[in-house]
Parts: sequence; C-alpha cells; structure tokens
Amino acid sequence: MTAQIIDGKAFAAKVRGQVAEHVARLKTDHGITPGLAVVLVGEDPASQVYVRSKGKSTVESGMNSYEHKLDATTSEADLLALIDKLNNDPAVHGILVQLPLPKHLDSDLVINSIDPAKDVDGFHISNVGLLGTGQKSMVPCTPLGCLMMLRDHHGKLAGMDAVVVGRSNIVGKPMAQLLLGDSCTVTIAHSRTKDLGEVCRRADILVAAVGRPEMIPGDWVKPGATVIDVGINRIERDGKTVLVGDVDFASAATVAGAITPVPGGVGPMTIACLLANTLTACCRANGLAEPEGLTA
Ligand SMILES: Nc1nc2c(c(=O)[nH]1)N[C@@H](CN(C=O)c1ccc(C(=O)N[C@@H](CCC(=O)O)C(=O)O)cc1)CN2
Repeated sequence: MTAQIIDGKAFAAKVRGQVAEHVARLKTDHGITPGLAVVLVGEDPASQVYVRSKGKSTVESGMNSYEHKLDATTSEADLLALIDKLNNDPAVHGILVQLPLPKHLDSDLVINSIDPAKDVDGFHISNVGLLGTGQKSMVPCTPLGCLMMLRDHHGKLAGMDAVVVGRSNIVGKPMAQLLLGDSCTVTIAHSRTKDLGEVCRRADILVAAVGRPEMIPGDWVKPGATVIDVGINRIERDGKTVLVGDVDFASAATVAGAITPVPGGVGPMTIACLLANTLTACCRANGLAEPEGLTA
C-alpha cells in the first residue's frame, strides 16, 4: 500500500485564505483590524526564521503585525513590563512569546503573564484548564493544525483509536485533549512506554511528537492508519543537513493509509492556525461570531 500524502502546505494556504477573507469582512463591516504582537528574545536562528515568517503571514492576511525583538540579556522584569503593555493595548488581539526563551527567563511565569484572552499560543494555564475541561479556550496552534487536517481527511473522528507519542505541554497533551474532544479513544505514549511498537500498532490515528528523528518505523504502523508527524529534526545525511520527522517516512508510507510529510506537513499549519487564533481572539474581544471551521 502507498499512503496518501496529506499536503499541509496546501491545506495551510487554504486556511490562510479563509482567515484573509474573514479579516477583510471584519474591516469593511466593523472597521476592525486584528493585531498580533510577537515577542522574540535573543538571536536563536530558527526562532528568527519562524518570527519573520509569522510577521509576513500576518501582514499578508490583512492583520496588523507588531514585532518586538529584545536582546538576549533582557531581564524578566523588562519582558513582563512589555507583556503588560501589550495586554492593555486594544489594538493587540493576540500575543505570542517565541519559544524557547533564554535560560535565565522563566517560561511558565512569562507565558502566564499574558492575558489568556490574547494568548494565541494557548499555552496559558487558564487555556490549558479550559481545554482540559472541554470549555471554550485558545488552542495551541500545532495540535489545532493536526486536528484540522484529521477532520478534513476523515470527516468525523468519533470512535477511532488514537495514539499520541509524546507528552509535551505544547503538542502531546493538548493533542490528546483535542482528540478526546472529538470522541477518539486516546492513548498518550512516550519514550518510557512499554512495548511502544505494540501500542502504536493499535492506532487508527498515530500522532508522532517525540522529537527523535525517524524513531517510528513502518512496522509500528497499523495498515491503513493515518500518520501525523509533528517532528522537525535536522540531521546530517550523505554530507548534507536534511529535515526529517519522528516517523521513518519511507517505511511508514508503504503501510499507512495517509501520512503527513516533513517538511510540508504539520509545520506550515502551525503558522496558519496562529493567524486563525488571532482572528478568533479578535472576534471574541469584539463580541462577534467566531470564524467557522477555524477553531476546535
Ligand atoms: N511560541 C511558540 N514557540 C514555538 C512554537 C509555537 O507554536 N509557539 N512552535 C515551534 C516553532 N514554530 C513556530 O513558532 C514553527 C515550527 C515549524 C514551522 C514550519 O513551517 N516548518 C516547516 C519546515 C521549516 C524549516 O525548513 O525549518 C515544515 O515543517 O514544513 C513553522 C513554525 C517552536 N517554538
């Protein structure tokens, strides 16, 4: 069997187009322009690329982008003061602090200082609690993107066996909550799970988010399963740096029914969902109906 490739790049372009249409309507009907503030501390090269891409996509969708680039030595007090200013700025509907932060800064403290209504990353403890209890929240972008692709591919997910490999706060745990919300039977597995291959082979939906290059081989995949690969790992191969996922794509694609590639799968959906979340936050702030199909 050769798996269908789930094209995240094309799907993300579609989502970005839907966001842009909503933004245009918000402007003409209500005179409102959503605004996203992105805060980058330090010069991590990958983070710089992601932040640049976020700013560009925000402007392309018709929203206002506010970039705050701070020195790597910025104190916690100064960062918290900036977040407080953004929390109180009515032109800013979404706030995102790019991770990872430099080691001297307490990420939990920083994230939890963001107004939960503007927390477009969905990392604030209030949003984590709301998602966990099935209430309206801001949903982390990467798992939201995975959910959108799964719903698009399968329609309803109810009753499917889903295995999420990885238990991070950013992907694994919220992904499991979202799948549970769609009535899947969910297992969260991780590097210390016994008989991990056996557990993975039960999955109709297998989400790999462990951060280990090509850790999941094709013989861990149930024939016909849908494989969502969240991993973005840079490795050396044949003298070149290449990007690979957490799944061994070549072997998994011969067994799976559908699979996301790396690059071009889950990654592009992260930024598309950030735009969708910013739009959602803006609609909520103004008491307007939320954009359909762009939330969990
Ligand atoms: N505050 C946050 N920090 C981080 C997040 C996040 O969601 N919020 N996620 C990641 C980085 N990230 C966005 O910030 C991100 C990662 C990857 C991609 C992407 O499109 N990847 C491409 C490959 C790009 C490449 O060549 O490197 C793909 O998979 O096709 C977008 C956004 C950590 N920090």
